[in-house]
Amino acid sequence: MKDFRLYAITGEQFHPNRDLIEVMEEAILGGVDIVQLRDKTSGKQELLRKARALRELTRKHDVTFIVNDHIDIAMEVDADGIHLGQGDLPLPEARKIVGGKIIGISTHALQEALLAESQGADYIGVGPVFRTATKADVVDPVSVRYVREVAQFIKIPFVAIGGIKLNNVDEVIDAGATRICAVSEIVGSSDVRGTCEAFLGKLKR
Ligand SMILES: Cc1ncc(COP(=O)(O)OP(=O)(O)O)c(N)n1
Ligand SMILES: Cc1nc(C(=O)O)sc1CCOP(=O)(O)O
Ligand SMILES: [Mg+2]
Repeated sequence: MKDFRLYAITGEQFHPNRDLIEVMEEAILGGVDIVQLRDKTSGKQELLRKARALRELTRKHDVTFIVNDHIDIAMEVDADGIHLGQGDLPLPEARKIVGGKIIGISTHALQEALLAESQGADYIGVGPVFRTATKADVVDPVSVRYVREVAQFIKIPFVAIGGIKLNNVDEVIDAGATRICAVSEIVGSSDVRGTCEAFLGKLKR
């Protein structure tokens, strides 16, 4: 997969008065390399509509597009990949369906990270680093200690996620993260583009 530094996930509850595509385009203009469609409430038809619109947007800007959870939607819109959690379809089975598309796997402990790496994940999510209200069924924060462990033992790309804000990202970078993912801090910002640029400024230092 193309390398990346800043990964933005959709979260429409954080911008109730703004259009999804407009917000994600601002994030892309701010330098986001990957956009993930994550939507826990829409039905399949609505999801498909959003996925098609985001696929068109990400193609226009040559940005990677990942669909969370729904392999069928990812295949239908020709997304670049899929993100799967520990409770989703196991990676080997997902690989049979998606072929060479990107597979990202959520991990919350080194054992999960090592397994995902050995099974051929293209990247892993590492979190939740801090407490977050964005994900209802999230596990307890893993802290920057887990980021440090992954930086030491895992060779595939990893992205830190969970409660990451402009005012705590330095801690995550100091622990060894070179790729950051955020939902609320990016899409809930009154200056989406500026927030992305500020994250990237910190990642480049
Ligand atoms: C980049 C990234 N990392 C982790 C997650 C969380 O995925 P999952 O554990 O499947 O939980 P849900 O997002 O489905 O609630 C993610 N989506 N993206
Ligand atoms: C979707 C998701 N997955 C997590 C994990 O740890 O796997 S934390 C999370 C929510 C991240 O949202 P915010 O940036 O608003 O805290
Ligand atoms: Mg999931």
